[in-house]
Amino acid sequence: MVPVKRPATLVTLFRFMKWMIATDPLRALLSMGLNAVRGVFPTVHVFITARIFSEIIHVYDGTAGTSPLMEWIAIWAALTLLQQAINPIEAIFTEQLRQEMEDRLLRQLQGKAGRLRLEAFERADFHDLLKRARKMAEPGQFHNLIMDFYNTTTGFIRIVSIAALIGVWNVWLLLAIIVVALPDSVASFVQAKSAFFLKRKQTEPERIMNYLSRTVTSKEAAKEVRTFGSAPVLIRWWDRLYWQVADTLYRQERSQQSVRAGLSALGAVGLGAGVAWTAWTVLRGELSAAQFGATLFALQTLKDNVGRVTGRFGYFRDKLLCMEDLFIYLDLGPEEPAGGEELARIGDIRVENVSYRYPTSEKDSLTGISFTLREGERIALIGSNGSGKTTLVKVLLGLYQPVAGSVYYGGRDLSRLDLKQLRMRSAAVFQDFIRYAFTLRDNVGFGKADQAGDMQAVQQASALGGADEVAAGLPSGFETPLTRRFTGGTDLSGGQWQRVAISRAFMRDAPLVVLDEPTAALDPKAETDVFERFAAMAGSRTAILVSHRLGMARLCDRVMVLQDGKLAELGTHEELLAAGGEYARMWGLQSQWYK
Ligand SMILES: Nc1ncnc2c1ncn2[C@@H]1O[C@H](COP(=O)(O)OP(=O)(O)OP(=O)(O)O)[C@@H](O)[C@H]1O
Repeated sequence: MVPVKRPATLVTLFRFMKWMIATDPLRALLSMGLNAVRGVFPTVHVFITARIFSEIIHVYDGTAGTSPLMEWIAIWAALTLLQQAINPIEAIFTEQLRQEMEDRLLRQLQGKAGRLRLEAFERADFHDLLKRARKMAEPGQFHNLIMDFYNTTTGFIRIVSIAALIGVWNVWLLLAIIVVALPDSVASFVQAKSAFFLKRKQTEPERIMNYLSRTVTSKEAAKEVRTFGSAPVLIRWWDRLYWQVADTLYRQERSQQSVRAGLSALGAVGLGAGVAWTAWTVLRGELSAAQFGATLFALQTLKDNVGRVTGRFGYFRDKLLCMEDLFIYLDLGPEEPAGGEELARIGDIRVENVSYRYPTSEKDSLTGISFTLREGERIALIGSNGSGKTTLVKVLLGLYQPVAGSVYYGGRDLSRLDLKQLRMRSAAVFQDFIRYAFTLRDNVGFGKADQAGDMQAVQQASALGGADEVAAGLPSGFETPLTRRFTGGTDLSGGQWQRVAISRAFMRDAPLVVLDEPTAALDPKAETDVFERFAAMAGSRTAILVSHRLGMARLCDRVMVLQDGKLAELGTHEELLAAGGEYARMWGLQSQWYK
């Protein structure tokens, strides 16, 4: 899914510039234009300096008056003033542009994650790409990218214009400089690319290292890590990976620096030879003393700029390749379709011969499942661990696309429906629901984002889901942050969190409700409460309840039993007990504990 072939760096550079201009055309063009002007300033300075030298010599040997000299000095002063004036203006435009671009980029990055099909998140190469793409979102990265872009392009303009000036004075000298400077520049270009790809290969080990480090330091893992004494082992693994990555990068740095040192020395020797040769042309009377002085000045400026630009270009190229990852990420598909057929009501849910296989799996997790869930019906989904209950629920909600078969809502194919409308008409509590590090009010309110701040709606949902009792025990009630990471915050027990998650689902008056193991962490009283609320749901609501507690299944209109990804049984509690199949066996097993 993540493309193996990457675009050429030049393509990315043009895309980056196009993207920059699209963000804010006026500021982008002004900022680029002012930077280009800054690029030619040193060459104009060298040229004027040469003219000043020349006029001084004319005044000295009496072949001209002082007026031309004074004119060139005035031009030099005006140019210096202009340069000083442009710098702050350019800096202001560039900073505004940077902020707009950063904001746009982060919005695109996050928006994309929300649009991609969920299957993308199942793949390791996707997570590698995402980690690299998110690098651009780290503080300072984007600022550095723009600075490196301008430093490289301005430096490049500087080099080309000074080289052109030297070429006008002495074309052989220019050719000699190109021959000497080229290997170093090409080496830097090639090395930056190979350094990037080597670093890129370290993405997965780095993700493992981050995971290990988080496990050792996170609050969630602390108790288990201590109880089992696993910290030393995890730290040892982390350390081994750290040195594996560090050693690879060190060896590459060492070999690249040796090559560069050799090429730089060659460049210095070449420059020395160029100077000696220029001096020789002066002695032969082919070049004036003023031009010699100016050529030396131009040579030094050129050398400084080549060194600076090759260094900067290395950084810029590195960032540009990160930007390339970001563009690859933004181009990724498939996305969930926007729009589609309208879904005015949920209707009967018909599942026809549905199979599903996870992208990285060798085997189907669901095979040939067919059934119809009538509108307003409550169905219990039962089955042993790994039998496919959660997968089926995700396929029904359009989160995963079946590899075969179809799901119909009120006779309409789910694959053609407007998923936004389905989401508006459904509510789900998953086993691994999100525990937002925000207030209790937000944690419940996020069940209906546009009403998250509506306290009355939050209180109503909390009364239904049981979060009202949680609020009563908190220091600032609904305004208490549910995390110890922030001041005044607190944490909840597993059962209390579950009430919060259930209340969140109650925020929407959804005609389709999915509860995936909603009571696993609840105490018997709370569990009974949820059962009763579930049972009392309006008859028009379709409900799917995934549970290992068969007592709960009794409250449902029908029970569906999954076995190894296949539909094994479907019927009422009584029918399935009478059939004496898997459900009857499980019921017998569970009820014996209560005898
Ligand atoms: N992300 C995944 N990638 C590959 N295989 C998966 C993934 N998630 C689940 N599976 C596999 O799909 C099958 C069904 O898993 P699923 O989570 O739907 O079972 P379940 O009935 O909900 O289990 P449980 O009762 O333990 O929650 C299992 O064999 C599981 O290993």
